[in-house]
Amino acid sequence: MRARSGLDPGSVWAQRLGQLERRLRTKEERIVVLETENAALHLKLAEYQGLAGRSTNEVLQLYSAHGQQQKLQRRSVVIHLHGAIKRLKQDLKSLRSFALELSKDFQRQSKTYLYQVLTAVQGIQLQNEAMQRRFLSGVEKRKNWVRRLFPTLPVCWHLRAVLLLEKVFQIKAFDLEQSLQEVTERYEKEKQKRRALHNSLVELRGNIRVHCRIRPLLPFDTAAGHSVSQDRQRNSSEKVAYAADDETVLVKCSRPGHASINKTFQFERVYSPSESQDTVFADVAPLLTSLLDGYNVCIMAYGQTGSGKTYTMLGPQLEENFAYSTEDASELGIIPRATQEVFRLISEKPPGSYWVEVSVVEVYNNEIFDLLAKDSCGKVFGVKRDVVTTREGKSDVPLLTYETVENASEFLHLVNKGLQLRVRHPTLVHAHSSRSHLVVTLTITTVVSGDNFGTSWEDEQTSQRLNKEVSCTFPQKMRENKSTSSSRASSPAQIEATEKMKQVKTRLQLVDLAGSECVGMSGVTGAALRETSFINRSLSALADVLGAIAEQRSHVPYRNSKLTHLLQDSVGGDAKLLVMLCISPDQKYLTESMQSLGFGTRARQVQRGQVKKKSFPVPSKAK
Ligand SMILES: Nc1ncnc2c1ncn2[C@@H]1O[C@H](COP(=O)(O)OP(=O)(O)OP(=O)(O)O)[C@@H](O)[C@H]1O
Repeated sequence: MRARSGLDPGSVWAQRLGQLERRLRTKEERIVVLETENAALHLKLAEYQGLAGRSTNEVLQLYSAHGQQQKLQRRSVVIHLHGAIKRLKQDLKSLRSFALELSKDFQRQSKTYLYQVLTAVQGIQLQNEAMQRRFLSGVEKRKNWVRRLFPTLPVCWHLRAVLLLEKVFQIKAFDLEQSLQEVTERYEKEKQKRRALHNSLVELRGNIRVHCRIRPLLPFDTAAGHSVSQDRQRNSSEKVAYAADDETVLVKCSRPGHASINKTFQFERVYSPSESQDTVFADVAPLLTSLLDGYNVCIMAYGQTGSGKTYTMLGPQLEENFAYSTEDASELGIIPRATQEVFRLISEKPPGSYWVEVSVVEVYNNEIFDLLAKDSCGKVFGVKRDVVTTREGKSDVPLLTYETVENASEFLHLVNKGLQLRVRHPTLVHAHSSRSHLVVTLTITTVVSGDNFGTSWEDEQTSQRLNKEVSCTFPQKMRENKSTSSSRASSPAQIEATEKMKQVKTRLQLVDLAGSECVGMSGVTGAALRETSFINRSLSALADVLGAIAEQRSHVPYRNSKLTHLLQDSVGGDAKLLVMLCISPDQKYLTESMQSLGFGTRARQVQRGQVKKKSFPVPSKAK
């Protein structure tokens, strides 16, 4: 090999080895450099990891600080809200006590005023009497005096001088009479102011208004056979209940062998026997304005059998068919008058925006009967229905007949037809005693288009525009379709209408309760006795419901009777409720009258909270 290349193989290998050693050294150096770089990178990595760790901690700290801050903020908001609620409650409490104080103050003041006025009136009357006495004796004295002073004066001049003095006294008497009139006027004004304040207090508290009507003594009070109870039997009637003034009933309670005690009961209004149906209705009419303003209203007559409930609610009955007489308009009761008034008020509104439906129901022996339901021939006959509670917690009578009426006479015609089916039965107390509770309901639907809901509807121009819209879009068939039922909400006409319009329904319930009665007095037996027991039970269920509301119990036993279940919404605070207590003035019915007066007094104490107004749709202005 050396011979061919001329090189020593040992030196070639040495060279090769040297080369490899150099390359190895270079590599080793490179490794050292890379290791150094690696170490430096490791250091940097550790540094960044440290930094990242610190940042995470910081972030966590920040998170927890933020959470705490949020918690603190929430807590402070909650504390703030709690404080605000507490303050509001306190404000409400003080407002209530202020209102109570105000009413007490007002009652005190009115009592003082009343006392002052009465003393003034009495004083003036006494003065008048004394003056008259003095005047008469004075005339004589003056005549003598004139005679003595002017003995020479002719006798005809004596009289002239006396007449002159008389004139002076007449002027004085006239002055006194005028001041009496002024005082009386002031008293009347104060009374009106007090009544207005009392009414607003009643509104605020949601109190039940109670009016009491004392009927006159009637021939049947003394008629033989009308009093059967041995100890109560009297040949002549004796009046024991009086209207002391227009807010006070005075009852003379006497028992044989005991001194008589006078008891007084205060109500929002007390009617004496001489007060007419006109006067009674005049006090009820403002509630009907509320009805069209969006409040539900319920007027209910309560009292002993024969005390004048049906007379007050409907008017005098016709003997032959139990309908009520419409011949003498001045004798009409609250139900026909209220309907006339509702239609009068509606006639002042834009035409077509309201419509009225009627239902007539009687609660007899704890069963509900639809008095407007018709058979296949179109004849009305009472069909049994049931009362249920809807998902919203309201009471409803499924399949109940509602008839659309367009004027008061249509309504009267319908109600009279229904009334002929009402159960009556002669008792010893009352020859045409109603044996069922009658509930006449007027549902008023207000139709307005637009999306905005407000609380009033007064803008005349928009009302007129609305009127056009309503008459264009409100299907005629809806009004032509006279007979409907509570399931009518799904009728195609209604669906079509509700898409374009809003409807608000308000309800006027007019209730003629069956009379509470003492079995001994009414002398009922058999089926009539069963009726009496149902009547008395349902009336005591009504008293229980009022008691539960008054005591603000969590459970109100509406379902204990069909009557209370049916009237649940009105009695429970959904409506302005007026109880018209009817009482007989006769001694014979003293126990029953006292029971009714007690019921009225308890009803007055019920505070149901302010009655809510249904919000009326207000048309949107810009379209
Ligand atoms: N204020 C009044 N003026 C004149 N008559 C009256 C008055 N109140 C009632 N009456 C008469 O008294 C009688 C009994 O009245 P009404 O039928 O209204 O009693 P009621 O309370 O409805 O009795 P019931 O509960 O038994 O049906 C009737 O003949 C009625 O005309």
